[in-house]
Amino acid sequence: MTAPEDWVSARRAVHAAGWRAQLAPVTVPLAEADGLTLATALAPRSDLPAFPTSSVDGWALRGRGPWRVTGRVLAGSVPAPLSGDGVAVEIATGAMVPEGTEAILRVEHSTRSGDLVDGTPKSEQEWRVPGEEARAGEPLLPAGTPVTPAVIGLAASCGHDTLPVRPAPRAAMLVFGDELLTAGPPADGRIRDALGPSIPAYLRRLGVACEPAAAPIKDTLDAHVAAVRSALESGVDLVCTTGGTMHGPVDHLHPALAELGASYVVNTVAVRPGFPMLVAAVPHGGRTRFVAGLPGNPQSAVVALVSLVVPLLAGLAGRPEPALPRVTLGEPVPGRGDYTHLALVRIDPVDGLARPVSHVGSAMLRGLAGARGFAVIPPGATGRAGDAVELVEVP
Ligand SMILES: Nc1nc2c(c(=O)[nH]1)N[C@H]1C(S)=C(S)[C@@H](COP(=O)(O)OP(=O)(O)OC[C@H]3O[C@@H](n4cnc5c(N)ncnc54)[C@H](O)[C@@H]3O)O[C@H]1N2
Ligand code: MOO
Repeated sequence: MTAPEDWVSARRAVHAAGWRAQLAPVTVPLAEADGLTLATALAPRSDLPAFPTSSVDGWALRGRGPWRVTGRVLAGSVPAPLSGDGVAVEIATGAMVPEGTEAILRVEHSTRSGDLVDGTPKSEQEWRVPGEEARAGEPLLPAGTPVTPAVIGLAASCGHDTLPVRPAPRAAMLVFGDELLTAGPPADGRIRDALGPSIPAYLRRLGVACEPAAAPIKDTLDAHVAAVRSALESGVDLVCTTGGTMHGPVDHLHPALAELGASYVVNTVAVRPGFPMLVAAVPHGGRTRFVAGLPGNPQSAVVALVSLVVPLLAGLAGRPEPALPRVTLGEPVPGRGDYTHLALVRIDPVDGLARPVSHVGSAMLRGLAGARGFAVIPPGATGRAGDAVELVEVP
């Protein structure tokens, strides 16, 4: 058996492998870009704003008052210049400021009698100058930025109709284990498949297109090889499997990977729970695809998902390695010797501190269902109340 890899370097290794196999960019309409990743830097097509733009409803003025009203400029049109001193045009918020404007007087600060308007404009400028927010061509967001509704809005205001993005990775889910039931209560030595319905749901939250798992794959080497091969042939970038990562009598994942010509990116990680996790690269159809082997114990499978699959997906999408937020522990959390301990915690809504949850055995999902994420206790360390530690969030 191979020596388990340090958790931090395992995450770095899978991210780097994903990065080398980045998905080819595609161009999509803005409305279809949410959740994808910018493939190039986002830059405005014009200055922002593109023209001097009034910030208020009021009067554009030239010279000294009172001013004679000569017209009106609404948003969406190009106004004539203010032609002489002592003139005003009525102006709407968002309208282009006429050339020659020296001040804008807010409507609520003005008095009007007949065709004359008077008042004292504020000393600060009441319009936005071209390029105040950004210059044409100025990089605003780098390639690798996740597209959010805010990014879509910014791209639209920059004048883009489409965006070059890395597409959503596609995944297939395979569940191994003859003991698994897909309906009804556990009994007679058989248990419910908890991962076939949940792992694809996590993957979808991570922006991955993934169908729910079909029936569990039979516990034979031939069935494992055939299932992984047919998933790869369906064109997915990633095959997630659960179970069979150890070396028991019906654990066939490692021999199946050997038969498929896969090479390990990471094979077992020094983390508790979940250490038998792995990611392997499989050359298929002229490019690298990946198999993520998640352990069969359900909480361990989720640990493997957040430990390895999340950074792999970031790499495939051309995103940086995920940075982990920090939380402050409200209670001690033991370390796990030479291994990293991923300890399920909830965030106390009253004091904001991270506190361990109960029912956290690797075969259990009860603790996970009420937790925000896993507090990271590094090898050799112990978490004390008051310590700031990294948090791996549950998607
Ligand atoms: N001799 C040793 N045995 C085991 C060790 C070890 O160090 N030495 N490690 C244990 C640990 S830790 C884990 S984790 C598991 C990993 O095992 P596999 O990935 O090979 O998974 P299986 O043996 O197939 O299943 C383990 C366990 O999980 C249940 N399971 C599997 N799939 C599902 C599912 N979809 N939904 C719910 N539960 C599932 C399965 O019934 C087993 O109880 O190995 C330990 N053994
Ligand atoms: O490490 Mo196993 O993955 O504890 O359940």
